[in-house]
Amino acid sequence: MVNTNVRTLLSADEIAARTRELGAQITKEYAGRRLVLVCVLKGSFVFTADLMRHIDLPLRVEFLGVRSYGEGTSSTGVVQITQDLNQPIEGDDVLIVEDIVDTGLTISHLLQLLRTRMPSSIKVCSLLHKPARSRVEVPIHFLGFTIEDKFVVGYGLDWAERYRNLPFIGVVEAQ
Ligand SMILES: O=P(O)(O)OC[C@H]1O[C@H](OP(=O)(O)OP(=O)(O)O)[C@H](O)[C@@H]1O
Ligand code: HPA
Repeated sequence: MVNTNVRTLLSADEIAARTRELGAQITKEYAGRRLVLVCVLKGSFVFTADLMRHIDLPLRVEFLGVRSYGEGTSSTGVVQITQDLNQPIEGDDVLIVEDIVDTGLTISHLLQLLRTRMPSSIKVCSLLHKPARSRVEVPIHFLGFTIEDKFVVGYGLDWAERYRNLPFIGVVEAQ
């Protein structure tokens, strides 16, 4: 079988249960507001697709492409926008949806960038947080799981563009 060298850290069932809880929390908090989910490509497309189906509110979804890892397992420190939003977010209640906050450099850059566009509010929802690697303090208002200092793959997260299609989150083991 392919991908047998990936040790499971969070199973598909654990992720689904937590995503359902986060959706309920977001539904409560954003009732009556102008919610716009900003899905940070590529990694967050799987999480966003699942999360949005547990948010029982009218909402918009926008996509923002960002890249700072390239082929390796550590941040280059340079956050490159590969695809900008194609709608204004002025006056909207923006929720940035990330798969992982690792060094925090990506989310910190995005918060700075999107604040200049005058949203009514801006918050962060991340499935994973890896505090051991943090280089900048960033607020995470809705968090799925805190994880150990390991490079993880699956459920949208890649290593050199591989493993995004795994239904769980795991750690690649040396063979
Ligand atoms: O907190 P940080 O250290 O900045 O890391 C987090 C970011 O890194 C990953 O994106 P990546 O640059 O790998 O692009 P990808 O989502 O297209 O894989 C991930 O999807 C986050 O956006
Ligand atoms: O642990 C990780 N895995 C995949 N992509 C990432 N981007 C930041 N950290 C990670």
